[in-house]
Amino acid sequence: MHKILDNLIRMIHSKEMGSSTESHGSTIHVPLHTCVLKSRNSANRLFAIVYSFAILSLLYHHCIALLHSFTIVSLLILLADAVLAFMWATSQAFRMCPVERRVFIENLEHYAKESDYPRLDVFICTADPYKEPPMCVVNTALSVMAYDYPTEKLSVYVSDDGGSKLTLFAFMEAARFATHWLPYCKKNKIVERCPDAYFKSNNSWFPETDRIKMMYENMRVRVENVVQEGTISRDYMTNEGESEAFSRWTDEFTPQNHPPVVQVLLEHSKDKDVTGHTMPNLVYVSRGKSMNLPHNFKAGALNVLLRVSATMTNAPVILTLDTDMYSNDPQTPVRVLCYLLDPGMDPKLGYVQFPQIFHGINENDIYGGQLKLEFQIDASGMDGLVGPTYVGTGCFFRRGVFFGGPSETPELNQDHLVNESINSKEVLAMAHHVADCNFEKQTKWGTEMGLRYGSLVEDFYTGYLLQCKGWKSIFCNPKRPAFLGNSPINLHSILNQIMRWSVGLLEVAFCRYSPITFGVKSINPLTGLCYAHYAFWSIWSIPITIYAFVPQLALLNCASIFPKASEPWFLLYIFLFLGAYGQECLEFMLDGESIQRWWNNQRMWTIRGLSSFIFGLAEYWLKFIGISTFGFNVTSKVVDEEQSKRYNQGIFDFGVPSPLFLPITTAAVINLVSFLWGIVHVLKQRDLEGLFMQMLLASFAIVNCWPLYEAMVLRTDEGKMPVKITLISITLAWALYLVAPVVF
Ligand SMILES: O=c1ccn([C@@H]2O[C@H](COP(=O)(O)OP(=O)(O)O[C@H]3O[C@H](CO)[C@@H](O)[C@H](O)[C@H]3O)[C@@H](O)[C@H]2O)c(=O)[nH]1
Ligand SMILES: [Mn+2]
Repeated sequence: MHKILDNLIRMIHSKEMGSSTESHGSTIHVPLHTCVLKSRNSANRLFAIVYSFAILSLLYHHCIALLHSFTIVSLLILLADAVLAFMWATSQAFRMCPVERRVFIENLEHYAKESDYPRLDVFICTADPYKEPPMCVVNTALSVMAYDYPTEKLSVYVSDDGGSKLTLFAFMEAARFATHWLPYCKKNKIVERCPDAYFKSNNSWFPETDRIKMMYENMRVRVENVVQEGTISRDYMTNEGESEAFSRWTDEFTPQNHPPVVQVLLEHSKDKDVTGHTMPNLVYVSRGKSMNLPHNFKAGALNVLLRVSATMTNAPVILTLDTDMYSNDPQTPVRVLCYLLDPGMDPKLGYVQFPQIFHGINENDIYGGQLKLEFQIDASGMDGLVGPTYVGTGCFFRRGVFFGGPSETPELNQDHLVNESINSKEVLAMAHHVADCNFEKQTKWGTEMGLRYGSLVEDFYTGYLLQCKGWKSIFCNPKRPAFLGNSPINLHSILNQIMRWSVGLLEVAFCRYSPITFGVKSINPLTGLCYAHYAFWSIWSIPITIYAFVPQLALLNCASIFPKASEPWFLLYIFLFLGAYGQECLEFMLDGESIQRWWNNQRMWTIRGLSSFIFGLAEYWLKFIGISTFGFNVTSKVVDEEQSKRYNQGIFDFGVPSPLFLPITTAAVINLVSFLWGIVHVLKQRDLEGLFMQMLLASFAIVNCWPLYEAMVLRTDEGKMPVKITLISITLAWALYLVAPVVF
């Protein structure tokens, strides 16, 4: 087994990529980067062998039992365990050869001079000035404009899907503030270049700090006032050019229906900062939209930026960012160059992905918002194969990956050189043309070019299809996070977000290129399994739901459905349970997380299984048969003071009467009642053996549900469980109790 795997992995690496560069170039002996296998590989593989035997024997046991006496319950348990086995098997692909990389920025000078650095186009998406406050995206833009990178090679493009002049106004203000902020950061070698984060942390103070802070505050107040008023009064406009720009927002202009707006706010060849140095380009883009044409959400927005930037700067390297993902390290692009400029690098390297890391996560991460397993542990597992998938933000691409063959529009060709000013009439006309909503009609955009359409998780889908085409990627996870973003701080937002992901992932699971059929062949079997694991992410809900209800309802009916505590099969169950939980716990601890964080993460896994995943599955099928038109519901980045207070105290926030909460609360009720009933039964009958496992399961669920009981009965604050939900769930639990005897 060990050998087969090694061979497989060697095959995957037939073209050695990303190892140390020492062997390349005869004179240079300093590495740009190294890549080593994590030491846990062998243990993982050994454990996988033992565990798979255990799973096989359990499935065998189930089949025998089923042949013996066919009941709905044994069928359900078999189904649950089969799904668990599938998810376990696919998850092993991440554990076969996780790697760790290091980058040596200090060695880059041996390979390239600053003048050799490639140009870099940064894309930032925003979609709604009320859910994503303009100051948030302004901060993100300022943090990347201040990168330690030659300014004449840097351009920042902002996509405003909200089509809002408020956002444009915020960026006009930002362009002015940037002429002070950039020299300030560079002169004082500031590391924290997102102004908001900088002023919030107690950083070192310089003579001009107070003045800069004052300017920042002035800008913030102006922008927030304008957003609150919803319009820009004349007093806020500083020159004719600005009022002319706003004049494009005519009465017919709505966020869903309007012509494209491309506005150059800073141009490096003209604009200087206050110390006389050049500024990077800053361009505002609001793509044209029409009610009658699909806009394909974020994928559509990024494709417009790909084209607009092609007509203006056409940089060979592209960084995509979300509104809230600000740069936390000015050296990041140079770090990426250590891979891109390595002469020995595989020419098929398509992108370098940084993990999504979030600021403001509470101490014990009650909502598992860090997504440690998904964004970090599993990503380093894929990195050992052909590389991680794209996660939508914090990713540096080679422009070439998005432009399949040569384009019919000459301005969109990769080697098209832009010599004219980006503010010239011709360039602007072309930029507006490619940002129009009709441009993509009858083109290969979204199918063979650009970000791919057809899934609500355009990032996962695009990364997957790029890898199917043979592109490889690298996972770069430096000690100091390269980017930091917002994570929702109430349960409802988190569950909604994960539900949207579930729908999008199912769209990948059942598309023509399903990872389970196409991916395993065209990339490699292990990577195919990794993609399948996430594509089918929401089927976790099947075993979780079955295990949350069936054994407990059986308990209430005195039906024993698991082996007795004295039977050997019982030990098998215990081994399977402890093995899976133990391995994940160990992984968390080895990655420097606390045991509480792991605990909360596993709780969120059940909560997701009983809410987002169930509803995601349902939503996907409704969408599939054409009943629902579930779209990209943007996650709000507005922070409510009270909510934030509760979050920091580690208190769960339910608040809204959402159906998403119903399965969880119903399960909480059923588990509590069945456990209490079980205790009574055991005391009366003195027979624990047969029901022991069911009691164990119920008690485990109760411990997990503790915050729910508090929210349902003990709390009085705004974040408690709405009474309506509690009442409905009690009724549902009662109904389940009444119908259960039919089955047992
Ligand atoms: O029609 C749309 C919808 C969204 N966005 C932007 O997409 C980004 C992500 O939206 P958000 O609401 O924050 O969604 P999340 O679920 O937090 O995003 C995760 O999941 C998305 C879908 O997989 C990825 O695109 C993101 O990069 C990833 O962070 C934001 O910058 C939005 O402004 C648009 O530009 N246009
Ligand atoms: Mn987000």
